[in-house]
Amino acid sequence: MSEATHADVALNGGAALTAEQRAVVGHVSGHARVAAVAGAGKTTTLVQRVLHLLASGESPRRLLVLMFNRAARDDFRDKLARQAPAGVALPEVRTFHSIGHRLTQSLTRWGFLPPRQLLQADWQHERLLRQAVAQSLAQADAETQEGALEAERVEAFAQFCDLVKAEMADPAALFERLDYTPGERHFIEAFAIAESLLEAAGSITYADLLYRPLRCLEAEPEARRRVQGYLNHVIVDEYQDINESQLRLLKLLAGEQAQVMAVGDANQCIYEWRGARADAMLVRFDGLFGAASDYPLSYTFRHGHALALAANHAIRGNAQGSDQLCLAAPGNPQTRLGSGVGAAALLDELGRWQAAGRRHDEACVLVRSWSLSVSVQLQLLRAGIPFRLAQESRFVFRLPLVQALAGYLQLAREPHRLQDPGHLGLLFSQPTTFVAQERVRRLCEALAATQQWPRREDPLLAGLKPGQRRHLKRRWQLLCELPRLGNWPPAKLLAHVIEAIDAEKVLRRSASRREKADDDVRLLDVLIEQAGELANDPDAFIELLRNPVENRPDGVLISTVHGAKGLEWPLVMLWGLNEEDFPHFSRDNPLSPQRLEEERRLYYVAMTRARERLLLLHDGGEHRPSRFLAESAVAECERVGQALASQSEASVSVSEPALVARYLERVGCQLTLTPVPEMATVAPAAGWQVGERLHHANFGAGEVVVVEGDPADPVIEVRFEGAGRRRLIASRAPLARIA
Ligand SMILES: Nc1ncnc2c1ncn2[C@@H]1O[C@H](COP(=O)(O)OP(=O)(O)OP(=O)(O)O)[C@@H](O)[C@H]1O
Repeated sequence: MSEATHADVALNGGAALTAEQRAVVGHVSGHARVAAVAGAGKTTTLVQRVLHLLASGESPRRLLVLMFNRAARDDFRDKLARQAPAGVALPEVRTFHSIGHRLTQSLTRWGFLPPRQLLQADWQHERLLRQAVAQSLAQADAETQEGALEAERVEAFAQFCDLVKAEMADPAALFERLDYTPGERHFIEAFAIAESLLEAAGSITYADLLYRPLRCLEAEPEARRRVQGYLNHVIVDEYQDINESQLRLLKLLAGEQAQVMAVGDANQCIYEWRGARADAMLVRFDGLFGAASDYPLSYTFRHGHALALAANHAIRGNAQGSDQLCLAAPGNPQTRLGSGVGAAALLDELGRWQAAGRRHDEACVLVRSWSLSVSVQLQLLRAGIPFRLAQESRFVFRLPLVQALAGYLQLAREPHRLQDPGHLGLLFSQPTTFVAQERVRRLCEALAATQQWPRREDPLLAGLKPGQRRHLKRRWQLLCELPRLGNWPPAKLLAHVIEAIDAEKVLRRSASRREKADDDVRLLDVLIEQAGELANDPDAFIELLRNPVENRPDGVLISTVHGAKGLEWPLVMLWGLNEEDFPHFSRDNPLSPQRLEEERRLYYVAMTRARERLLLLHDGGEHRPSRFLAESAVAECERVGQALASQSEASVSVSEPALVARYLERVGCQLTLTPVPEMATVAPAAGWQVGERLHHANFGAGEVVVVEGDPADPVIEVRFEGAGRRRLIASRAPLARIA
């Protein structure tokens, strides 16, 4: 295809490929790396690349396109089929797992692998894992065994096994590298046992679809010989997030002959915890495949200048990553940026959205982790706004811990529940008492019938460790106390329950990963906060927690940032921008420089999901606003965006003039920029004077008009140039003094 023909390729809406896109399509020979910002029209470009190769005489059988997941694969297949001339044979578009599946079949047919069946049902897989855990702890005491067989910990073991396979790692080395607690040491041996059990049963897991053929191919030169040499071109999407086993499979399939085109964005690598490597695009590619031609796709077709600029500000704090600028293409919507505090700001935004004639299902609330969504869910429920969850099991009332906490409150209001064995069973199982379920069930039946704690020698308690007995008895004492506390406000009651059962300690002990423990503990905080907002009405709170709502297809979507990969919405509200929540860290789980960079990439992915409106929200609670808010200079970028849209001649003050100037030059626009006046890097909380000038990360420049309250921790009122008057707790706000 000639240059002129590429330029003429009509896209949806009659647009033509950009020069950068055309360069990718027409890449001549050798390996290629395509660095594509979010929303750069990768699919459009790669479809044209495939058509170009076919038109140049390449056989479709010698071409393979590898996509990250099934949804992306289906989208690519559809677009390719629609754009291809009628009757043209098309190449295969596959996911890594489907390639693995087919290789498994071939290797089995050729006799390199013994035949095995994929475990179809989850329960079969779970049963096998439980067996492996039990065998690995055969010598341990009953308490340890029972704790290790709790559903969550078996699930964590399942993830460990998958990760060993995804990373082609030695289980012991992986265990050391990742943040597992000493109570999980049995994972290493249990992995080996699970492998033997799978072999004996003639079964494989989903992860084996890649792991088994890959191990076979790496060990058997003859098997390798039979699968290599067929391909001339392999195109791989989302290259930044592929893991070690996928990478090795790619290397094997490509062999010495195929040209690899890796497409991705180093700044969007968000699956390090699943085996992806942040340096895959930039450093490791050369090591694996040799020299490559580099192509940028710098223009996004998703959002406007303000958001592109804010995203560029946000990601520049990362040392590891690409310094590619994300540029807004000329016809994009003029995305408006805003920031706010608390659920009221979120509800107001949705109200305005609806009043402007827009639909709820055009909006998405993104959270760093599911526990943060709980307050949003409860607020939307109270406000009667329909919503849906990307994972239905995350509905607040379906979380076992939430059901149990509602159950404790309910017992306080309805004492007869002390005679209900089912209700007692719920309260004895969440949070865990580290005792086997069957035994808890028998104990609850006896307690419901007798209302008495069994005597020391009672068979119901036989064989229990002193620690287990203590846990159980303390729980029963709390349950007997609750009916007397029925008039307490729900927040106080919840706090009392949580303290009496030592919930934080129990949750930390029972979770396999520190991050999971943080999430559970955060859930407790969020629930107490929410209970506090409902003041003195325990019944209303119980009812809210037990609300049988279902996903509403016409509702606002709530998703984690990971779940939003590759997606976009007209309105995106990013909730939970608080230090410790996003970036996520805690005392037990501190933020290493590497983890901070991964959190920042996750934030970058989150903000670049919006098309027309992005609202960044911190919850106004005890955690300070996230550093990412300040880093993305939202107010400044919004002002630059507005100045560009109105072609204003006035100067705009920005704190990173070099970055903004570089951006403007790249998009061919002009503005007069003035640097924000000299600022102290960090403003101390105290010592504010009326009349002082300051800079707020979100609201921009302003002047202090009132100082009141505790002089060591004052509340100040500020008149902002662009954001009106605001009252702020000085110690919690992202402020800098203007010298
Ligand atoms: N050169 C172009 N001019 C105008 N619009 C374009 C161009 N290239 C792509 N687009 C538009 O950008 C949008 C996203 O494109 P596409 O579906 O190809 O990208 P994607 O692969 O889904 O997105 P991403 O780049 O985020 O992975 C589509 O609406 C597409 O029509």
